[in-house]
Formats: sequence, structure tokens, C-alpha cells
Amino acid sequence: MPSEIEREIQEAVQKRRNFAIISHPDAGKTTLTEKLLLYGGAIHQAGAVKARRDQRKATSDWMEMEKQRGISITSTVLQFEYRDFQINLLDTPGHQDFSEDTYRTLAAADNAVMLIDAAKGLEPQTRKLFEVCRLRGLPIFTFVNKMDRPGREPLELLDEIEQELGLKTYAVNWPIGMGDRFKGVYSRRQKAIHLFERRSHGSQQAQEDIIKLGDPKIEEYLEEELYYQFKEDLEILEELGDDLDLEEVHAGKMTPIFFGSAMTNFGVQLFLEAFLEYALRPEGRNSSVGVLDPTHPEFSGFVFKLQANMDPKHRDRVAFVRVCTGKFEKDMTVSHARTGKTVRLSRPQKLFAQDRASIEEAYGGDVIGLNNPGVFAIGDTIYNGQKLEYEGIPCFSPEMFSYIKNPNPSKFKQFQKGIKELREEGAIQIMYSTDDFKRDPILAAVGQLQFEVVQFRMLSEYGVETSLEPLPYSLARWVKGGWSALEKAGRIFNTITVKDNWGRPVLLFKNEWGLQQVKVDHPELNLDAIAPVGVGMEPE
Ligand SMILES: Nc1nc2c(ncn2[C@@H]2O[C@H](COP(=O)(O)OP(=O)(O)OP(=O)(O)O)[C@@H](O)[C@H]2O)c(=O)[nH]1
Repeated sequence: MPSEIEREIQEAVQKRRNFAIISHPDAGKTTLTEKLLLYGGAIHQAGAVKARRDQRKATSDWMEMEKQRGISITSTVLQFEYRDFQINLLDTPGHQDFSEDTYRTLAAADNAVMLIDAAKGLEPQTRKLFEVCRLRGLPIFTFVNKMDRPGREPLELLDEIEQELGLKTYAVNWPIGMGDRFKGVYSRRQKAIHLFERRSHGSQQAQEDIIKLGDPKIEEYLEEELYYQFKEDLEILEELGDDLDLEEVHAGKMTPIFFGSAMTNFGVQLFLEAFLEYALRPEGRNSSVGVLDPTHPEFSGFVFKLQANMDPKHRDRVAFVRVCTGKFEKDMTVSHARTGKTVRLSRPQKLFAQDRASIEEAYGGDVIGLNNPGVFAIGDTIYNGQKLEYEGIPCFSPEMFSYIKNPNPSKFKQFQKGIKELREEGAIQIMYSTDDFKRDPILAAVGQLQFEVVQFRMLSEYGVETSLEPLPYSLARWVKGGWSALEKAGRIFNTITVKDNWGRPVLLFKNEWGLQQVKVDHPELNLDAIAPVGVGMEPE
């Protein structure tokens, strides 16, 4: 017989669904997020998320950069309820230069929603993020957005996803017409057409007219041509398409596809309801003591993201923890696996956009924000009971490299502190030359903006004016064969060797050609675009 607390944890986990949205900028992520929250009753008028975002831009300090450039750099976690479900939406930054942040957020997600602009199909940023989801084996749900505008043929989009991503597809709903002639979507679950009523904003929950297939009224609503096109598409889907297989969906091999228009709030509720039914509940995670199910009675979790200065007045830092098992309670005391210390988790926060509400309890699948006075680093495990550590969060190949220099020797300490803290926070990766005379850290980034943020923050938070000296490389590969394999390989052309923050060898290449050469000539180096993660690895 499970005890009362075990039952409570089981029930809480059953209700939880957690996901992140992956998309290319401008596909409509903010708009979709807003509409999902609207259904969750978390906000009553769409527009609120954007308004908050704008407000945040106006009040934050180093995020001044966001304001100047009109982009969203930071991400937050949104929690809302819908019917019986407790939903955690892990928001990710829109700008591609901050995709490293998104990679880490995906480490905390159980499901991913791939948002696609109907006119554009798969775009580079979506493909990249998809690869990260694939690595984690996340179930992927696809929402094809902007159907109210002219777009590509739906069957062609399905084909693109199958061919390019190697995913099977199952259309859960199917669009009838598009652009000016967008009439609605057919729900294959309900065998009914949801008619689209053109409204300019869709700031309220949409009222939808629904007609069952076979109802003679259909012909009143649909032009003949569209009706026949729809019937033909449906025949193709039913006869040639795969059946929905939830096991394959959960294994990340098949993606359920939805069509709609986030802006006009159409198809969003249909999506949400099917998503909640098909999505994975929080799953067991691999740890140093084996796979632990979220219903395991002792509390545990890991830090997947750190964020500084969410409130510039307090210069505080927040560690985002994904709760993995057991029950989190305010003020509880936990063990910190990396340092072996005991930490009291006071002042936990649940983050709804920029508002912080204090939380009392959380369960597997939830995300909590903890005040972080320098205790936590990315990948850290906290736990109660038997000692355990979750697998670390991998670093992904950076694409831009630059020495960062401090021309003022009297600022040496501040410079070191700033670099260390920004690295711990995950604002940027740091590497070092293997040449002992070149002590300057090498910043390794996914995008140029990350360099700018580091320089900006080094000056505004640590008072150090820095200069950059770019390096002409665009790819990094970790040498899994280690230093010994490198030594045996002797001199290697078209690359330089650096070491990462943990002293592990990394090769930098100018281009794909150089990389391919080395891969062919030296297979024993075992090059990998993703840093090997050790459980509980200590920085050098
Ligand atoms: N016509 C149409 N426009 C849409 C739809 N959804 C979003 N948009 C518009 O597309 C633009 C981008 O939408 P956002 O929601 O800001 O996109 P985003 O993906 O969050 O953008 P980033 O912040 O750059 O990542 C805005 O002008 C939206 O109004 C839709 O369903 N139909």
C-alpha cells in the first residue's frame, strides 16, 4: 500500500505535462505561448505576454541590449492549469545567438513543440533545435502556424518533415484551404470540421462552429473545389499515411501534426487538448544510481539554467531547477551533490513571466527558481536521501571564438571573477590555449551577440573594460580519444588544439572541409560536436 505522501506524489506527477517550444525567429512563438496561456486562464487577455516582455525591456538593466535590439534574450518558465493538468511551458529565447540557452532548457523538458511557419516550412534554427531534441529522444509535436496567410501545400510540409528530419508524421488535424480561403481544420479525432471565423485579433478564446463529417451543411460552408481537395487529401492521409502510434511518438520517431493560426487563435485549443492527451508525463531520468521515476519518494532535481540580474535592483541570481523526483517543499534542506554541502532552499520562486510568486511545493516535471548566491552551477544535482547525481548537461559546439583581454592589470581580480561567474551561469563557454604564454580566456559562442553581452556585463557588473581578439575558426570538436590519442596522432594540419574549462582537448577548425580531412586521417581521435558529460564533473 502506498503511503499518503506517495499517493500525493503519484497524483501530482500524473497531472503534469512539461514542454518547450522550438522554432525559428518570427514563426509565432510568443503569439502561440500567449494563446496557450489564455486557454489556461493564466491571463485573460492575449497581449499580456508581449506587454510583460515590453515592460521587462523597459525596466531591466543589462537587458538594455534587448531593448535596443528588440529581441528577447532571456527565457522564463510559465506554469498554468488546463482542465485537470498542470502545465509547465519552458520558454526559450527567440534569438538564435542564444540557442545554447535553449539547448539547456531542452534538457529540462519532457516534450517539445516544433512551431513552423506554413509559408516557410523547416528553417535553420528549427533544424538545429530539432537535432538537440532528437539527441534527448524527446517526443515532438508539430504546430504549423499562420494558416490564415498563403502558405505551402500541407502535404508538401509533411513530406519535408519526413524527408529532412526522418520523422514519421501523423496529421491530427487537417487544414481546409489557406490564406484568404482558409476555412478551418478537420479534426481526425472528432471526425468534425472546426470552422474558422475570421477575426482580426483573437484576443479572446475563440468560439468555434463545428460540423460533423457527413452533415449536408458542409457544402453550404465550403466551396466545391475546397471540399473536393479536402476529401482527396483525407483519402491520401488515411490510405497512405501511417496510423497514430503513441509509442513511436513518445520515442521521438513520429510527430503528431496540427495546423492553425495562433494570431487569430484558431486551432490552438484543438492542439492543446490533443497534446495533453498524447504528451509524455514526467519520465524517469538517468542518474548515478540508475533511472529514477518521478514518483520516487525522496526529492531530487538538477540545475539547468542560471540567470543573473532578473531584478537589477537586487543584483540577484536565480538558479532554475527541474524537479525530478519526490516533493519539493519551501525551506527544505537538501544535499548539494557536487560540493557535498547542505543547502536550505529558502525563498523558492515560481516564475510566471517576470512576476515571482513564492511557491510552497513542487513535484517531478515542475521548475522552481532558487536564489543563487553562487552555490549552484549548471548541471548540479540537489537531493535528499541516498546520494545521487544526474547526468550533466552537455556543451554544444560553439561557432565563434575570440580571446577576451583585460588591458588593465589592476582589474585582474574582477576580470577573473567576471569570467568565472559568466561561465558558470552559462552565458558563454570558455576555452584556453594550450600555449602557456597565452593565458587570456577564449570566449566560445554560438552567436556574436553572446560576445557583446559578455563585454557589456563585464563592464556594467564587474567594472572591467575588455577587448576582443577574434580567432578565425567556426567549428569545435571535442577529442573523445583524449590527450593520449592526440599525442599519438602527432602534428595535425588545418586545426588548433585548445582545452575546455575542464582541461579536455578540443580541436578548432576553420571550416567543414578542414574537419572532414582530420576525421578521415585520424578516426582514432573520435571527434564529437558535443562535449562528453561526466556525472558531477568538477571544473579545473
Ligand atoms: N498572419 C499571421 N501572423 C502571425 C501568426 N502568428 C504570429 N504572427 C505574426 O508573426 C510575427 C511574429 O510573431 P511572434 O509571436 O512575435 O514570433 P516569435 O517566434 O515569438 O518571434 P521571436 O521573438 O523573434 O522568436 C508577429 O508579427 C505576429 O503577429 C498567425 O497565425 N498568422
